[in-house]
Amino acid sequence: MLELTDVSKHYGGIKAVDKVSFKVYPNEVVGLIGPNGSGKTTMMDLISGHTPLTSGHIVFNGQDITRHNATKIARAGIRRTFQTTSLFKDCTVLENLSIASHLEDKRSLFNVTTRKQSQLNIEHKSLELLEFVGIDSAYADRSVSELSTADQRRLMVAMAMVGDPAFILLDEPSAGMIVGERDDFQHLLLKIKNRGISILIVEHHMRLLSKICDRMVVLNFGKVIADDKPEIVQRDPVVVEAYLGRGSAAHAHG
Ligand SMILES: Nc1ncnc2c1ncn2[C@@H]1O[C@H](COP(=O)(O)OP(=O)(O)OP(=O)(O)O)[C@@H](O)[C@H]1O
Repeated sequence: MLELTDVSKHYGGIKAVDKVSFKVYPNEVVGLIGPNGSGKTTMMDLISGHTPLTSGHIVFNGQDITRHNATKIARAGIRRTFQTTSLFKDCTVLENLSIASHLEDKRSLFNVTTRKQSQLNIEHKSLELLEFVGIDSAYADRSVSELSTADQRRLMVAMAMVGDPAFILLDEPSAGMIVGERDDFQHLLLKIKNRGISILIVEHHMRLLSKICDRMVVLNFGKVIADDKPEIVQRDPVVVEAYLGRGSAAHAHG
């Protein structure tokens, strides 16, 4: 489904991502892990088209998307979450979803005859999405700033799901959640997988990852040092050494 071949990103002399190759198969959940500064965020930016590659190739569903910009990649069916700071905090929950929907379907913004119908459809779909991600519909017309951190994270996921993507990239989606919230969130991620959506997730919480991932790809200094099932990766001496060597154990955030 997604195939990366020798993908590199250099910033001057820094090889943030260095000849990375891996695949994500349909309906797979893959964790992208590694110590701080190992290239995870850069990798997400490259796949989603927010940063151009220095070299290499990315193919999605048979289509070469290497030189596509972020909008074109989103249209091809790859969406991502950002940090919660990218939410419009003074707007309502529904308004945030509506903005994401209008960006998805620009015709609904500019074509007056379809705008009204589109708005109704968007509202209907947005309410469905809210229910799917587990945000109480009572919050639909409340300001985003009234949501808990966990619900803001769920809203980010809902926004990434607008337009029924085939693939979503999640960047530290459980950051700021407490243990019980993280367990509930884990169920949401499995529900997304059960919808047939593939997921590439950057996340520090190993316990969450090992419960939801089919596979983990480990980066260190921009290179892939392991690509295997979670239970194998977590016992891999090269992986353990990479984390310990940078002073943050792989199990530190369990
Ligand atoms: N815009 C940039 N300009 C210069 N160097 C950059 C830039 N973006 C990232 N880097 C460097 O590339 C390397 C990889 O950074 P990146 O943020 O992708 O790592 P990460 O694994 O996501 O780290 P963290 O876990 O701390 O978020 C780091 O050495 C970083 O300093």
